[in-house]
Amino acid sequence: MTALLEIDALGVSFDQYDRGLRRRTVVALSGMDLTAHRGELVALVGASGAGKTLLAHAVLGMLPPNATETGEIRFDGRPLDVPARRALAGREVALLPQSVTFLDPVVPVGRQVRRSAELAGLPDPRGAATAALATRGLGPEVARMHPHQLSGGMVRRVLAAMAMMADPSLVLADEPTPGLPEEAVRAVLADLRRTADEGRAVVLITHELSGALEVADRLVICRGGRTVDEARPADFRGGGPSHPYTRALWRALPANGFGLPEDA
Ligand SMILES: Nc1ncnc2c1ncn2[C@@H]1O[C@H](COP(=O)(O)OP(=O)(O)OP(=O)(O)O)[C@@H](O)[C@H]1O
Ligand code: NI
Repeated sequence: MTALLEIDALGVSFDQYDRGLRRRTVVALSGMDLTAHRGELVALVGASGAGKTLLAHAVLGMLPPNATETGEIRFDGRPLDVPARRALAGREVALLPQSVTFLDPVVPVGRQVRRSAELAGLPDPRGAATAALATRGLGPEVARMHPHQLSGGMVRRVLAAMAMMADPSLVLADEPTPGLPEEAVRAVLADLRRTADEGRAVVLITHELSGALEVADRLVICRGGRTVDEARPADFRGGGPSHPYTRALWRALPANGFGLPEDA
């Protein structure tokens, strides 16, 4: 079956001008490969700066104007140019953003969720917003709150309500768990697993290998702007993964009793 999302040798570089107004090119991505099928949860794992967010932004057609892209992104077998990606974004393709700054600090939560429902073209945005919050255990009192009044876990649930509003078939979740208490981390990961089990393709962007190993069907490991390995959770049992970088990430897990790779 054709993968819903196919990213083939994605490269991204940025044109920058230094003080002498000399142009230089900074290569950020140089060979990212990733596929995700319907019903599948794929974890994109890599350290900070590896290029995970850029990959998500490329899929949504959100790269800044000074970015140059190479490679190909296909959706349901069809190559997507930037306008086609923007047409899918917020509808067929949803981003669960990395940052809470995605929410407007001065607008009540309910109104922001309603706005997503309007953008998704739903006939009753107000009702849809209330229902989306309610299914995530957030009542009308939360709708009246401002973002700073929410806990980290509640913010994630509000962002999820907004991202899922249009019933997307592909969900890109960018670092949805850092800073959350253990229980909230579990809830977010379980929610993403359920999202995939309902028939959507989910890409979980994370630098936390342990969480990825619990819920992912497949892991794509990236480093320095390129994909270096692909593995399944089963590959991490027994002697562990064979690729040296994946192995270093795995050995750094507290459960394995080893230090961070830098300490070695
Ligand atoms: N607009 C930009 N101009 C120049 N370089 C950029 C730009 N945006 C990102 N980069 C660079 O691209 C690289 C990848 O960034 P990206 O945000 O995708 O990393 P990441 O894997 O998401 O990291 P993190 O885990 O910290 O979120 C970084 O080295 C970053 O500095
Ligand atoms: Ni990021």
